[in-house]
Amino acid sequence: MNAVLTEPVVAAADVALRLDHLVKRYGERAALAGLSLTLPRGCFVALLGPNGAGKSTLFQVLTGLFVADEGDVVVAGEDLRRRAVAALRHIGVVFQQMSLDLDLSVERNLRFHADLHGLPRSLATERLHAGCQALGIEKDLARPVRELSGGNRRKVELVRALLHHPSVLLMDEPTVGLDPKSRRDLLGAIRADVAARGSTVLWATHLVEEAEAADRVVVLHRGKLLADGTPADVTAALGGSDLEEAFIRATQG
Ligand SMILES: Nc1ncnc2c1ncn2[C@@H]1O[C@H](COP(=O)(O)OP(=O)(O)OP(=O)(O)O)[C@@H](O)[C@H]1O
Repeated sequence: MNAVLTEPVVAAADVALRLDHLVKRYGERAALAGLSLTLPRGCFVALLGPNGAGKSTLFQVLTGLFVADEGDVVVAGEDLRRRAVAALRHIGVVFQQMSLDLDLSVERNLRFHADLHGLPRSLATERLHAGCQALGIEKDLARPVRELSGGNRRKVELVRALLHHPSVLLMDEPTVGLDPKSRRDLLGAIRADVAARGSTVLWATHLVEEAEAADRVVVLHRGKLLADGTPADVTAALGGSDLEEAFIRATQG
């Protein structure tokens, strides 16, 4: 089946992320099998895929942890293969596994990241306070991360991912284990960033209800693009009464 819809033409300056025939193999197995995708600026995109579809592998390539075997990635005009440092500056990420230092305070965790990105101290102070305030965790700035709930740790990770104002924000199943209020807070903060800065969010999930809230849904299956469009477009292209049925039919059949 090939339900990929015709992609709209996007002017180069308006492209946040472009993947061109990306291949990543583990031995004989291709976790990414020739993936091409263009995402414009200011877009909330759900990357929907079943277990093993290649979502985490894609994020590992996009964050420079792995180098793709074939193909190209361009982030905000910078080629990841040829200008890795410049390209990675435009990426923010919240990984599936928590990656904060539990023994350091929230503020120290955030400042460490700001220093890595060379943010002036006053600008870092301004952004980390504004970010924590927007997510209701400013009162926790001096506490060790270990004392925070899972939901608040996630919020700290989001503030950290946005500190350097990335063009592309990668979220790898960020709501796993969160209660509905924390999930809503996280989604609200990300939506606000897309609206305020024109960032582009690639939100990996296998929860169809999260994908339904996105501007655009990209369905990944066995390392390939299966469908791409609005939730309604993807449902129609894959065939089914709703997105969940269409997704299950296309990927588990
Ligand atoms: N380090 C590795 N060595 C060998 N195979 C791997 C490795 N990491 C992933 N794979 C394989 O690559 C494919 C894609 O895996 P990946 O973790 O990227 O999928 P995913 O969509 O993130 O899955 P999930 O939703 O379960 O997290 C799977 O077949 C997986 O078994």
